[in-house]
Amino acid sequence: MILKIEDVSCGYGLDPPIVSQISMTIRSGEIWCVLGPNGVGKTTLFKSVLGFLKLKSGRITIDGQDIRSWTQKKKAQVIGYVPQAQNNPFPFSVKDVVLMGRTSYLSELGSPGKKDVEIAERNIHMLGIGQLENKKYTELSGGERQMVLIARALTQEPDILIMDEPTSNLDFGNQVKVLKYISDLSRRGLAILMTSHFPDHAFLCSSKVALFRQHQFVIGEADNIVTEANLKQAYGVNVQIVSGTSEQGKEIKSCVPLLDD
Ligand SMILES: Nc1ncnc2c1ncn2[C@@H]1O[C@H](COP(=O)(O)OP(=O)(O)OP(=O)(O)O)[C@@H](O)[C@H]1O
Repeated sequence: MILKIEDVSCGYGLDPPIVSQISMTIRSGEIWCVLGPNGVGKTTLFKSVLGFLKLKSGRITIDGQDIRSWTQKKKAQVIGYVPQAQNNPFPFSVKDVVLMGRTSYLSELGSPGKKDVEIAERNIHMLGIGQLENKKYTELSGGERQMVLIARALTQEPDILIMDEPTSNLDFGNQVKVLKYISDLSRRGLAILMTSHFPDHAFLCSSKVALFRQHQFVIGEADNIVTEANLKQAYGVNVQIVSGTSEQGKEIKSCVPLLDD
């Protein structure tokens, strides 16, 4: 599976584009981490890929097919989306929210069958949120909601997973767990496109990176893009990239912010 974002410009209404002429090719098994300061257009790009926003120019294809011609149902069977944790006004149970991931597989008046329930429960348990299954979504903490939304997207059994800040609201342990799931999912063949406010996440997932700077972006392997100079340009702060070797002999890298000028 190849998702191609070709020369895409996107934004809102008649206003000038927020993101201009971006091109990315995302293949099965790859993790792409989109980095950049607040308000630079990361979510806008994702909304455009998902078809929530009309492109101003360019095109988006999956295996050569322009996805503008796809129905929402077909798109939902191929692309799973984890939005930033939301408030849901309806007090659905966690199990029901996760089961909603099966909607695109049901007929118009159909209800989920045994297989749908099994898939939902498998994901609930894989993400370690079994104890929340019968709780109301509206009564969960922000981090718990985030885990439920990830389980719902996995229940779509997509080929591509688009995740908008999947680790926001999560405690340190759950952040690491989610990054590990993301790496596992990519090894199972999913293509993953995610945003993060932590450049370290790109190192941890050995990912490809699109780093947005105001009206510009740089794209490539994490090692080449997550550099002190690029981070300074994007975020206006000084950082030092430090590297070492883990106990298992793996090279590890991290961005350390420098608080002095
Ligand atoms: N519905 C909208 N109509 C008009 N402008 C919008 C709309 N939604 C967002 N914007 C503007 O688009 C720009 C990019 O917003 P976007 O949410 O894509 O940024 P982001 O990089 O995802 O930010 P963050 O890291 O803070 O989540 C911002 O200037 C924002 O004000």
